[in-house]
Amino acid sequence: MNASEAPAPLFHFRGARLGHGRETVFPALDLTVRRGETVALLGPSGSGKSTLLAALRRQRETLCAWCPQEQALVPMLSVFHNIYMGGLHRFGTWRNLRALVHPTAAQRDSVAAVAESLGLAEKLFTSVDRLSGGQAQRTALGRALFTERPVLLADEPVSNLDEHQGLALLRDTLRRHDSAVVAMHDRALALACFERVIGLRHGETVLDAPSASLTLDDLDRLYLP
Ligand SMILES: Nc1ncnc2c1ncn2[C@@H]1O[C@H](COP(=O)(O)OP(=O)(O)OP(=O)(O)O)[C@@H](O)[C@H]1O
Repeated sequence: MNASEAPAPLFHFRGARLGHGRETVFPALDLTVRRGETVALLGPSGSGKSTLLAALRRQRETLCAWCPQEQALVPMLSVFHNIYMGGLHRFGTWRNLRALVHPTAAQRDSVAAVAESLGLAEKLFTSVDRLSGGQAQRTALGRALFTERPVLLADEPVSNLDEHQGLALLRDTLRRHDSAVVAMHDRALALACFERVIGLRHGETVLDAPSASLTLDDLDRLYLP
């Protein structure tokens, strides 16, 4: 494929400074992610993964299903309500209020289908403060899925799940989006599920390669002191 045939950039930074207020995390970031790509973001704690994800979201907010690390679920509300909240933008205020207080069968079914795909069918009307860490994490993933947006941006979305469940849910979630950038620490999962791996260290991109060309040892080197 020559440059003129490549899909248009979905995200693009050229010499961008990214940070928090006056604190700079990336002094001069160069990065392009194209539509259709699935990208794993790896790097030691504090290397800038969450900072970069937030900046990607700001570039294309209306296209992005967002699954942040801190989850921000409403603990006193049920799995149903928390997942439904991912879709608030799709409907009008009145319909949303009714759905949250007294959902129709169709509204219940559409959320139940997402919950079921995440193994949460039994917990649909359990409040989030009564879930395990992994169940809460799956609820946050459900809320992102219910946005029905094509680009997944997720920050360690399966870190509380066991290896097998994490792999299955991540694969299923990626299948439901046409592009994705996902921050994670699990190197094997990154190689198994994503086409491209970007490695960060101290606010710099120190690795950017197709996952098929990488080994676990290559990724381990990102974490050396
Ligand atoms: N809200 C904030 N205000 C100020 N500085 C912040 C804020 N959030 C993160 N930082 C700083 O930005 C830098 C990068 O943090 P970031 O959360 O992006 O790293 P990370 O790679 O996602 O880490 P982790 O793997 O621990 O989640 C760190 O030095 C951190 O202290």
